[in-house]
Amino acid sequence: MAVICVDIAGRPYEVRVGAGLLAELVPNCRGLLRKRGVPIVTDAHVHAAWGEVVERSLRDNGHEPHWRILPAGEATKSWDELAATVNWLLELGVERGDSVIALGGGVIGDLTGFCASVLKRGCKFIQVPTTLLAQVDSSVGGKTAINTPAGKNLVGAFHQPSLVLADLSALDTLPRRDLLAGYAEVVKYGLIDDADFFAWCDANAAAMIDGDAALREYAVAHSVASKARIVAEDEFETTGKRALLNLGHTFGHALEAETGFSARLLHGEGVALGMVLAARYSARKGLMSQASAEHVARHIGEIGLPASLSALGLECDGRALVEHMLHDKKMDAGTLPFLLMKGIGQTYLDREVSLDDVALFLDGELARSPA
Ligand SMILES: NC(=O)c1ccc[n+]([C@@H]2O[C@H](COP(=O)([O-])OP(=O)(O)OC[C@H]3O[C@@H](n4cnc5c(N)ncnc54)[C@H](O)[C@@H]3O)[C@@H](O)[C@H]2O)c1
Ligand SMILES: O=C(O)C(=O)C[C@@H](O)[C@H](O)[C@H](O)COP(=O)(O)O
Ligand SMILES: [Zn+2]
Repeated sequence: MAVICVDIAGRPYEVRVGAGLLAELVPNCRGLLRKRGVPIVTDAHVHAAWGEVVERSLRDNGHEPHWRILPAGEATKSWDELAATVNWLLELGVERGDSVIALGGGVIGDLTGFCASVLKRGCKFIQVPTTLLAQVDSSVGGKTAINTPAGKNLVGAFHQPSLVLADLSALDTLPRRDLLAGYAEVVKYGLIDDADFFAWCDANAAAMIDGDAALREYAVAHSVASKARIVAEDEFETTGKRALLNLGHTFGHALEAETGFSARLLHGEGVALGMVLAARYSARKGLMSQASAEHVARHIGEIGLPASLSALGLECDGRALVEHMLHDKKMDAGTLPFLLMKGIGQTYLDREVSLDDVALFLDGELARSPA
């Protein structure tokens, strides 16, 4: 098992990465479950696959699980589910010192974490991520949120978990499409500031996706360590450092909005395509070589993620996508800083990007024939 410490000032917590952690949930929670009743928020798919294993660990250790089983999918990150779940926690009598367990992917983690942040002005929560995406990204760092009609993650809070338990066995039941979507956030760490890790991804991603256990453990632990390092430096995204984790997201969130936050485009798929667009836009501006940008596009496409905007079949123009971007949380006094690349592993925040130029670039990408 790998243990990574997220060193947030004064409130450090552990991320444990290994196989079999769900079956040993209670011993791994190390005293955080202080009452007999334990609230667990999950979704229907995860409950079907792992509910029994978790229930057994709780009952064998003298606990009674209180399940809240939500519909799977992005639509669950909503005002309605937030209100209903907070009311449910209040009815259960959850106190500030109690821990709520978030068992699932990023949707469950983001919603449950947000509930925990507002319940009695903040109670504890434990992230038990069951998707690759949640294990390498969303369970770590304390961003929690719901979506609103205006856009993605527009209402939320920074609220760190007390513990993260990433059971690699959970990935065995994850559909391939969701594994691939999670991989986008893995390779993101290479593109941000770690060219050696991008080279590792080039060499090993296919075998990792196909199930090689050692490669999966390395990919998850390395990604968590990268995220922990960045978050420890800039917990609240104020210095520009944490914003690097948003590589591909300004494009990606706009595409998610344009496709109605539906299963047509998963978050990780939007990020993958967003990173290709960020690379190509960087090349268009002469920041990065065309060859490096196409290397990024090839890597994303060959693994099975979307690498072409025209292939999405959108019926909008570049301007419409830019309109979505105006809701981006990085907007600052009317300008939108963009994550661009000077090369693979050399991402930086560019404050001089013209949205008119981005719209023109997107028009070109919408018309480009898929490779
Ligand atoms: N807070 C953050 O820092 C952060 C970071 C990245 C992404 N996110 C958010 O995370 C969300 C995406 O997360 P996701 O990709 O995990 O999606 P998800 O939570 O929707 O899970 C994907 C699918 O896999 C199913 N599933 C989960 N675990 C399973 C398992 N072990 N076996 C079988 N099925 C399983 C789910 O039911 C769902 O159908 C988005 O809302 C995104 O905005 C947040
Ligand atoms: O943890 C972060 O910081 C990230 O940006 C990680 C992203 O992968 C994640 O999708 C995050 O929720 C996006 O943040 P947002 O602030 O753009 O909503
Ligand atoms: Zn993301």
